Amino acid sequence: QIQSTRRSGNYKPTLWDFDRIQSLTSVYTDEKYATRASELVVQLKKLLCQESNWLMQLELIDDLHKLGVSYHFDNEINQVLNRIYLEHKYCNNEERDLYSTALAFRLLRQNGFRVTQDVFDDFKNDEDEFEESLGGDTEGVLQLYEASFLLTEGETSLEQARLFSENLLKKKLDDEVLDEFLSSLVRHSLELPLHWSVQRPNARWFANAYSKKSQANPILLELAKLDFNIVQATYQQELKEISRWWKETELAEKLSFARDRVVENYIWNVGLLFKPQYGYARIMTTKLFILITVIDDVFDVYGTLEETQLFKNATLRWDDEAIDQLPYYMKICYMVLDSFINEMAYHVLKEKDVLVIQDLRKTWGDLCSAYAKEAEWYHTGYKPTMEEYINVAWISISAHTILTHVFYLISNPIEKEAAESLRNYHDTIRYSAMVLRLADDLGTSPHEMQRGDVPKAVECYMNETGASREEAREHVMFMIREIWMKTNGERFRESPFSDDFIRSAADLGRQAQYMYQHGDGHGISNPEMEERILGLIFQPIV
Ligand SMILES: CC1(C)[C@@H]2CC[C@@]1(C)[C@@H](OP(=O)([O-])OP(=O)([O-])[O-])C2
Ligand SMILES: [Mg+2]
Ligand SMILES: [Mg+2]
Ligand SMILES: [Mg+2]
Ligand SMILES: [Mg+2]
Ligand SMILES: [Mg+2]
Repeated sequence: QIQSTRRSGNYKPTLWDFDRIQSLTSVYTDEKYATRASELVVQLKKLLCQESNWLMQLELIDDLHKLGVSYHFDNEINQVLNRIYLEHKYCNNEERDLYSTALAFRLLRQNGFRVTQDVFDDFKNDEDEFEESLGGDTEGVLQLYEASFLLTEGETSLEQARLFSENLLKKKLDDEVLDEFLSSLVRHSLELPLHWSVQRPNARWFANAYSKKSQANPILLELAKLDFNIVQATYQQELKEISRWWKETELAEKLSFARDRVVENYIWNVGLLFKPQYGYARIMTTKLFILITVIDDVFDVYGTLEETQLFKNATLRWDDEAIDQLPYYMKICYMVLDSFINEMAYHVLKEKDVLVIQDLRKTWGDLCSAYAKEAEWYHTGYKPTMEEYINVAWISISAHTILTHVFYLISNPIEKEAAESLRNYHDTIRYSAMVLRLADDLGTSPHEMQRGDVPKAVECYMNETGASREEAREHVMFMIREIWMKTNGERFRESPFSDDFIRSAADLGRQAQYMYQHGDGHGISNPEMEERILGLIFQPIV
C-alpha cells in the first residue's frame, strides 16, 4: 500500500546546537604544548629503542596503541617488532609464559608478521585443551583473550582460546577480587576486545584507566594527556567548520524529518581517520556522512515509493531533466549532493591531477539503487530472505561510498590498480561493509522496526528460521566474528591498497561496533555515548 501520510523518523533534535559548537575553545592550541609534546616523544623513542627487555618493549608498544599516541612511533615500533620477530624471543625462551607469548603474538600479527597459532600449544594438555592451571594468571589469560581475535579462517586453536579465556575472565569478574586497574581492563575487553576497538575514541578511557596503574610511566601518561588535548583542539576547529557548512545548507529545517547529527557524524570520522594530519579529509567525510544520514532517511522514512524511484534515477543519470521531476525536498537534497561531489572532485583534481567525478557519481548511484530496492520491499511489504537482504544491504550501508571518499582523500599518488579494485568493490570493502552493516542492524533495527523499515539482518534471520530475537542477535554476532576472520586473513594477502587505507576500512567496522555498543549511538543519544562525546570533543583531560 502507498503511504498517504508522511512519516517522520521521530528522532530528537540535536543535543549539540550550533552556538554550543561555535563556542568551543581550547588552551591547547598554544605552541608551548606542542613543544612539550615533541620533547616527550623524543624521550619515549629513546626509552623504547634502548630498552633491553623485549617484554617491556612490547608492553610499551601496547600502551602507546591504547593511549592513541602510537602514530608518533610507527618507525620505531616496526623496528622493535621486526627484531623480536626475527630473533624469535617470544617462542623459544625456556621460562615461556602465556602473558608474553600472547602479547607478542597479537602485536606481531597486528603489524603484519606471520606468527603461527602453534605458539600456544605449550599451554595445552594431552587432550589438546588449554591447561586449567592457567586460570591463576589473570594477565596472561586476558592477553590470550585479546590475541584470539587475530584468528584467521581455520585457526580452531585460537577459537578455542577465545572460548577458554572468555569463560575464565567472566568467572573471575564474578568470583574474585582483582586489582582495580586489571578488572577495569578485563571488563572493557569483554565488552569490545582491543583488536575490534578504534584507537582515538578509546584513548581517553585508557588514559583514565592507566593513571590508576601502579608503576605507570609518568612520561607516557603526560604525553597521552597532552597529545589527546592538542588533537582535541584540532577536532574542535574542524567541527566548527562543518557545523557552519551544515547551517548554511538549511537542511535541518528543510528536511526536519531527518536526523540532525553533526557531532555524531564527526565522531565516526575521528575513528575512521584519526591521524591529526587528515583534518581536511575528516571535514569532507563528515559532510559525506551527514548527507548519507539525511538521504538514508529520505528513502527509509519520508519518501513515497514513487519519489524514491525518481531520486534513484536522478543519481543514475545526473542530468537536468531528471532533476526537474523531483519534488522540492528532493531537489534540495540533490543540489547539495551535487555541489558536494563537485567540491570533492575539484579538490582531488587540484591536489592529485585526477578527475574522479564519475567514480563519485557511480558510488552514489549504486547506493541509491540499493536504497530504492529496500524502499520497494518496505512499501510492498515484501520480506526478503537473509541472502536477498545481505546482497542489497552490504551496499545500502554506504561503506563503499564512504571508503571511495576516504581513498581519494588520503591516497597520494592515486594508484590506478587500487582505484580499479575500489571500483570493483574489492573484498577489503566488502568485509568493512559487512561489519558496518551487521553492527548497524544490531544497534538500529529495534527503533527502525518500531517506525517501519525493511526487515534487517536480525529480523530476516527470525523470519527465515523461526529463531527468537535473542538467538537471531547471537547469530548476527557470529556473522561479525566470521567477517573479522576474513578481514584478519586479508592482512597476510597481497593488497592493492595502502596500509592506511586498509586500516581505515577495518576502522569503519570498528567504529560501528563502538557507536552501537550501547544502542543506537548515532540516532538516539544514550548516556554512554553522550559522555564519550563530551570527553572526545568538549572536555580536555585534566
Ligand atoms: C553512518 C551510517 C552508517 C549511515 C548513515 C547513518 C548511519 C549510522 C546509518 O544509518 P541507518 O539508518 O542505521 O542505516 P540503514 O540501517 O538505514 O542502512 C547508515
Ligand atoms: Mg606487568
Ligand atoms: Mg531534525
Ligand atoms: Mg536508515
Ligand atoms: Mg537505509
Ligand atoms: Mg540501521
